[in-house]
Amino acid sequence: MSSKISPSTPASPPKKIRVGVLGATGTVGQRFITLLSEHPWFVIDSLGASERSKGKKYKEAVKWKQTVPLGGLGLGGIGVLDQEKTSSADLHRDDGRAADLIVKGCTPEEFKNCQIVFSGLDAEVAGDIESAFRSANIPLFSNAKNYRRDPHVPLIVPLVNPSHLSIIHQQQRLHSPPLSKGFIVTNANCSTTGYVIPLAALEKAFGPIESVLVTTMQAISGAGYPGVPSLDILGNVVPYIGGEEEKIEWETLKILGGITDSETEVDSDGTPLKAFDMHQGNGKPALRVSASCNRVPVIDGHMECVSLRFHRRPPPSPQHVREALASFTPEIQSLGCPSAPRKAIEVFEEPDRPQPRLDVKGSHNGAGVSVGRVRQCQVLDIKFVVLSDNVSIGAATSSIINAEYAVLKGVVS
Ligand SMILES: NC(=O)C1=CN([C@@H]2O[C@H](COP(=O)(O)OP(=O)(O)OC[C@H]3O[C@@H](n4cnc5c(N)ncnc54)[C@H](OP(=O)(O)O)[C@@H]3O)[C@@H](O)[C@H]2O)C=CC1
Ligand SMILES: N[C@@H](CC(=O)OP(=O)(O)O)C(=O)O
Repeated sequence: MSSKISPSTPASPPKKIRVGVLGATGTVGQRFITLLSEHPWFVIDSLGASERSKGKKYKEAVKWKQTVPLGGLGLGGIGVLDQEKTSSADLHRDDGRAADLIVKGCTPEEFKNCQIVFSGLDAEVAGDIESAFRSANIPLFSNAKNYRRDPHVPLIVPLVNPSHLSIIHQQQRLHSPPLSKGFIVTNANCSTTGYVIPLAALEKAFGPIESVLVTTMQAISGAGYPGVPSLDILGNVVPYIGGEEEKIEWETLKILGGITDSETEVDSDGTPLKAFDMHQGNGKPALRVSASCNRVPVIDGHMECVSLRFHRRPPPSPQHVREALASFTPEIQSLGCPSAPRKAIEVFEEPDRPQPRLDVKGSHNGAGVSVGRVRQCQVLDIKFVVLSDNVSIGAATSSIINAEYAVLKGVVS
């Protein structure tokens, strides 16, 4: 894989960086606020949402559903930038917090002080808004599905494929007019994110995986707020989430694949453009994925039952798989991204763990995943269950780590 972003680039401590959040009042937006309020580098400058919220104080616009009280945010960390002060010299520990910021609309002009913008926008509106931010040369890290399939936009699960960030140089060059700073980076679907982390660990240890069957049990918070009607989900399981199975099946290939020279697209000077190989490069077997998605009456935490077959024969034993999962160390940890989990994959030995209510935060504060029940599969090779916090590593935490990685790689300044 070619990359202008060297994996060996040393981390250097960044200065404070002004950030904005689009969709700040939503489920993902609220998690952004919670995490950013304690962030060592990022300082919240601007919050945006719909016309319903615009012009109100954040605390009046939002239906706050986080377990940390809104009024208590930022007290342990750097806090929020005072809206009246705009020069970088004024960045300081907060004396007015996110709760009191006035919610803005979602135009680049209203976020012009931000060096990075995070998006937790509804996919119905994310497309045009996010591309306007890119065109205005504002780096944008999105949770929405709109640009995940774009051939020049990286789809990054930070514990798996942060090096895909290298494609943004091409994204900037091909934009009309070419961009000096703006780009879009997307995260994956929350169910994709949860289960590709153990898949990546296993491919790293044992080589390519050939086929995967995944059955999800997805939390209600995955559908945003107010989400699934209580009469549909209480005491029930809904065996359908529109578009979800297709997203998991397709996104997995882009994330676990590499970047190669395109066979069809060339630059203006005739050199091949870079393209995602969809897990088919370098003699890898094509990976086949079949997903079945269910909504279950759980508030937070997507559980996924995974069965897989390795390319190599004989396959690794369940004990070797457990060891490979437990020792998986993603690049974001060694690079020093502050929001990287201390442990990427927590492996449970107890036969009835992990469970959403007990383990959704794990020992990794929702920034890693928990795996249990690793055992032999009589049809494929190995099966296990994985639990991930769909709003943290499945959404806001992934975006934040992606941005930290971009800062450490010198792509955002
Ligand atoms: N929830 C999850 O676990 C995950 C969600 N995602 C994706 O993240 C994104 C956000 O999801 P989630 O937080 O759950 O959704 P919510 O429905 O909870 O929040 C949506 C946000 O978008 C804002 N919004 C809606 N319409 C407009 C508009 N016309 N202009 C500007 N802002 C608007 C809302 O503002 P207002 O309050 O003013 O209406 C709100 O802040 C979606 O794209 C979703 O698919 C991805 C992974 C996981
Ligand atoms: N559809 C997911 C959450 C989500 O919004 O996914 P996406 O960003 O891929 O549309 C869920 O319901 O749990």
